[in-house]
Amino acid sequence: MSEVKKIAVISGDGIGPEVVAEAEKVLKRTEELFGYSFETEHALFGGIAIDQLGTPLPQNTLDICKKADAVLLGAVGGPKWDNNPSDLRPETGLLGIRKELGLFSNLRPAVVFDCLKDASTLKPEVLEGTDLMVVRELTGGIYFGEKFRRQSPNGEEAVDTCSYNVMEVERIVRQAFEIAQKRRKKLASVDKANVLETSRLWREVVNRVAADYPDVELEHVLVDNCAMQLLRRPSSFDVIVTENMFGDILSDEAAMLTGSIGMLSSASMGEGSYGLFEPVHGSAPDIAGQGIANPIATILSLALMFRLTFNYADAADSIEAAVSEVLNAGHRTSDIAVDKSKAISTSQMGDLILAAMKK
Ligand SMILES: NC(=O)C1=CN([C@@H]2O[C@H](COP(=O)(O)OP(=O)(O)OC[C@H]3O[C@@H](n4cnc5c(N)ncnc54)[C@H](O)[C@@H]3O)[C@@H](O)[C@H]2O)C=CC1
Ligand SMILES: CC(C)CC(=O)C(=O)O
Ligand SMILES: [Mg+2]
Repeated sequence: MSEVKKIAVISGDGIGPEVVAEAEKVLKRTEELFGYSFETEHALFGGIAIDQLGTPLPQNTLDICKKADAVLLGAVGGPKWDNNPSDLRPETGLLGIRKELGLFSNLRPAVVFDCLKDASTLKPEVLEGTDLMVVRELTGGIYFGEKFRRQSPNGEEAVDTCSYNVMEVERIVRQAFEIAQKRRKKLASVDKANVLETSRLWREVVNRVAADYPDVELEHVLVDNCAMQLLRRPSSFDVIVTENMFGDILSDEAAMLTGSIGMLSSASMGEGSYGLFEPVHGSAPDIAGQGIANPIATILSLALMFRLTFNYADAADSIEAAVSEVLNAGHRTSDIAVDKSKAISTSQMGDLILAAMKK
């Protein structure tokens, strides 16, 4: 019997509990198939924690996450809580948990499954071979900068500040170079260095660090151009490294190359193997409670956990192969279905994936 691994499970709000339930079924199947042992502990976070405990990020939740080897998260937020400004302050909510757990690096792979090319609005020949990884800085930049309101001669004024220091840029850029070395050895660093001082510092650091990775081909791309090139030549990208807000936006854009944001997994990492694994999407209040959300992003996030935290490549391979097999067989949740009348439910998709898993 292998060592018991502890996983903190945070279902969250909206479709969070629906998609996490499917990932937990896959976790159980992994134990049966591979003999690995997991101990899960559930914790409250987000809107549900505000309702039950009066705060989005209770200390007990943080303690459970810190005691665990990894965290599996669904999604948090929704219209009921989104106007509560304290939820979006860096010390609370999603930003707070990332900072508290030291997760400065958010890896967001976007892989186009051949059989899903029909679910994208782009032409199949443009999508051909698309397999990219957005490496997004996660605990700095404008989301974490000082924010305030003040009076101006033209009425109330709102201020968000963006700052980055060399250490924050260097650690994420080094990770991105190292990831590129293990992939197709191409790195696109995305910034807005023609305008922003933080981007000028970013570019200086990237150019200096690049000398340590001569085998990686580096290009600098301005973020507005990158948004366009992602749709024009997606397959030419391998690894994209960028700051927090640009990465947030570009990875949602990359989701549409894959057909749906319901397909995009992510890993939030620090220096070691500890990580928080969650789908890129949010709580999708528009479809919550209907049992129609796509659970693949969350299930693939679990596969990322197996690969990056536990080094269980066999289990990760098995999940990824099962997802391919199920999609190749034509099964679709409604977000990726061309014929919506044939779409299957969240739990049917989960059941098909675990049935397709092989040792
Ligand atoms: N990591 C997290 O927990 C995140 C939370 N949020 C929060 O989620 C709430 C909703 O945000 P939105 O801007 O609507 O973004 P969203 O990602 O929740 O939804 C955007 C669109 O994608 C669809 N969608 C998302 N996930 C899907 C899935 N698995 N299957 C099928 N369709 C899916 C939704 O139905 C919606 O039409 C907000 O409160 C926001 O703050 C947003 C992004 C990340
Ligand atoms: C609070 C936001 C930064 C969440 C989000 O959109 C994300 O991390 O993708
Ligand atoms: Mg986002």
